[in-house]
Amino acid sequence: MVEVKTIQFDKPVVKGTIQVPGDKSISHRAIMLGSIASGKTTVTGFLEGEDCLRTIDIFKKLGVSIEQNGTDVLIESPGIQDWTTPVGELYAGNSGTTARLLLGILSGSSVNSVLTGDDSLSKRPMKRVTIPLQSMGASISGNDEGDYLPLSIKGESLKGIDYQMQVASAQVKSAILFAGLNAHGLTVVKEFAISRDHTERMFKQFGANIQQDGNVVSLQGGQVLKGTDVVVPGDISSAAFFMVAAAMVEGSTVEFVNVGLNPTRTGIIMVLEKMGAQVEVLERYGEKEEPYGTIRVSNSHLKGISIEGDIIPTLIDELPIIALLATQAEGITIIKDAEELRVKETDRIAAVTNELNKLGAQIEATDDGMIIKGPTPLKGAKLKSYGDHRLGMMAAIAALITEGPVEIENPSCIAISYPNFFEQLSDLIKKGEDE
Ligand SMILES: O=C(O)C1=C[C@@H](OP(=O)(O)O)[C@@H](O)[C@H](O)C1
Ligand SMILES: C=C(OP(=O)(O)O)C(=O)O
Repeated sequence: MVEVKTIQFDKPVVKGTIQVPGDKSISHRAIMLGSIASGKTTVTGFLEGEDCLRTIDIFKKLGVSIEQNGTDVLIESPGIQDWTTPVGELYAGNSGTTARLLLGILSGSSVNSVLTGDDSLSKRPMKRVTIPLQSMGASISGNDEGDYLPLSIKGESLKGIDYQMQVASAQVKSAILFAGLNAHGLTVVKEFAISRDHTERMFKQFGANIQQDGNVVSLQGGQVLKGTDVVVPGDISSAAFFMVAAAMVEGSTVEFVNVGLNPTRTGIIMVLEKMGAQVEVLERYGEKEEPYGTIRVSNSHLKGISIEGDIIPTLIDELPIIALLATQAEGITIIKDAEELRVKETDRIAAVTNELNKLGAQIEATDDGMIIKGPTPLKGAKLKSYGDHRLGMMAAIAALITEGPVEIENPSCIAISYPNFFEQLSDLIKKGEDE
């Protein structure tokens, strides 16, 4: 039976201060690097989302001791050279980041393993990482020339690579950098548009020598990492749902504390400002490692804009919720150069267009994005999540402005990245009612 959650509000306003859960990309990398390094690593602010829990399970199977207690994690590892061959398959669940980064890590390890995933992940392309990894000497095999999970990986001695990226993807860049860490010689990755740089920043935190020069990242192989203490800021991609709620619902203001402000992730702030929402960055810390701070977003008149080019990788996961925002902006919003949306947990161009149009939105899907006409009043309807957490949250936030209830099919997928989403939504609405 399909699980359905019905959401209905009566003229809601969102108000208050929230701390969103830890950043998903940074949480994955903290577990990965803490497991590659030898010695003790602590992680605070870890995201207890299903994707990151899958990453922990995998490293436990490789012989790393990981104790997770809520958002605190203690890792004690013998180091990548002394991992043990896992019993059974390594299951990455729904998580593209887990699968792709692990392909890079496992290729240069000394263990043999089989990586699997759920139905959605088993349809997502892996060749983008297996091709560069194979040219570094990786031994990866599977169906369709290794394009899809399950994939078998035989740990090998790798050699460095000079690689020009074909897609703007931090997962591809990171997989190559992880492999490069355990390879002989120099690895160079050249991007055409800069994608999130959490891997590069965290390599430095673990004592690696890695150079970033504009779009070019390089590192010498054979570096040995040492355990350290990692603090994970709040996930701006999770905050984005309530930023959009605050920007779009009349009378609303929300303050986000301890939220990540890494410039490779803050495209959403630029978009909100350009559309006319009020956005203030109140505090900023941690420039050396991962920048974070406090932001306040308030509602005001919104206008349509064009979103394309180099900004796309800095807001790629926010495009579903930005599409909802655009339905409330005056004029046309054009999203281009975002063909990567077609290979996420679901085809997010098709899914966003289908679902928001059921509410009365006027969105036309294009090959690489969407054209959204606004403002359109939205009505209630039954929406599919497609098992995609970002689609599920988009549907819930839409319910703040629909005339009539929104029913969400399979809402539990939201726990993939934002386990306490509905609690935080209720808190903000309650604060709005109280004021
Ligand atoms: O490296 C990462 O942590 C991520 C990179 C992005 O994917 P791509 O690298 O496929 O663009 C993003 O969509 C994903 O949610 C997380
Ligand atoms: C695309 C996403 O994640 P992943 O690629 O790790 O599954 C996401 O979180 O929106």
